[in-house]
Amino acid sequence: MTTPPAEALRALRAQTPLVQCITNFVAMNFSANVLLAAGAAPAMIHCAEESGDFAGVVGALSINIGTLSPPWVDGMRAAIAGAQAAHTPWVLDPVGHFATPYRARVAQDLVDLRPTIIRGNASEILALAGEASDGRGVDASDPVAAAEGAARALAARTGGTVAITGAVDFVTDGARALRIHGGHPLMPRVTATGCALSSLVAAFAAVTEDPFDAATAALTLFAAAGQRAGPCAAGPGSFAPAFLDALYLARPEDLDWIERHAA
Ligand SMILES: Nc1ncnc2c1ncn2[C@@H]1O[C@H](COP(=O)(O)OP(=O)(O)O)[C@@H](O)[C@H]1O
Ligand SMILES: Cc1ncsc1CCOP(=O)(O)O
Ligand SMILES: [Mg+2]
Repeated sequence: MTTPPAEALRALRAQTPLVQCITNFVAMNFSANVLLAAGAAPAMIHCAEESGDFAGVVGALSINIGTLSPPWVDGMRAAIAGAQAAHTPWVLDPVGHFATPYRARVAQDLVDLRPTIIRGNASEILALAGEASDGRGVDASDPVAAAEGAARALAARTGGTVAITGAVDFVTDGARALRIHGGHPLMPRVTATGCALSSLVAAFAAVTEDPFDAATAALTLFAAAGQRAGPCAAGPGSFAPAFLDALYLARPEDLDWIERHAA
């Protein structure tokens, strides 16, 4: 690892990277708040008339297919072209892509554009690699361990980094792989937590050389913040603000205490 998570968080806070998020209607507000709390600058700019131009000036781009429609796909494609022309990293969150044939097709087309990083839950990563999954909607129905081979296969196919999240997260770039512990069981009980994480992965990709380090840093910060916020919350309603506070209060050295193991 060239940039440890603590150093990546220092860089994020020092540089406040501008992150373009083309995300779903559910996740927009929470994702923007997560980026602001962590120390990045979000901008939700999605229409095809401007998304490509904006992608040329941001630090990173986050693409999320949660609430798809054809005009939004046009905006995504324009933004990805703009990012690629500027050598800007981009992240794909393939939210519930297996739910319908349209969504699955769009997800596979976006994978073919070789995202710098893909971040999804275990059901999404299994299905994206063409393996059987128990997924129905946007939440995971499979354990992370069952999807590790799928993540490695996707990393080989795209040449990028792939992260699977769940009780224990997994990240690989095909050559290296890590498991990251921490977090809290209330995290999947707040909608758009994973979507917001994907945008935070993009924020870290803007300030680190290596996409594997960027994904690791974002997952580690979420693990630390979830672990801190969980005991302060009575349930999902009070967890969400406590989690934003924990992202804001996280010190770089706190990330050194999150358990990570080579896989
Ligand atoms: N049971 C759990 N225990 C601890 N952390 C979890 C658990 N489930 C999910 N998380 C964390 O919640 C965040 C969102 O992951 P996940 O729920 O898998 O995404 P999605 O919302 O896309 O399904 C990640 O940081 C992940 O580590
Ligand atoms: C509920 C829902 N429906 C379409 S997108 C979305 C949000 C999914 O968020 P996450 O993938 O972070 O759970
Ligand atoms: Mg998700």
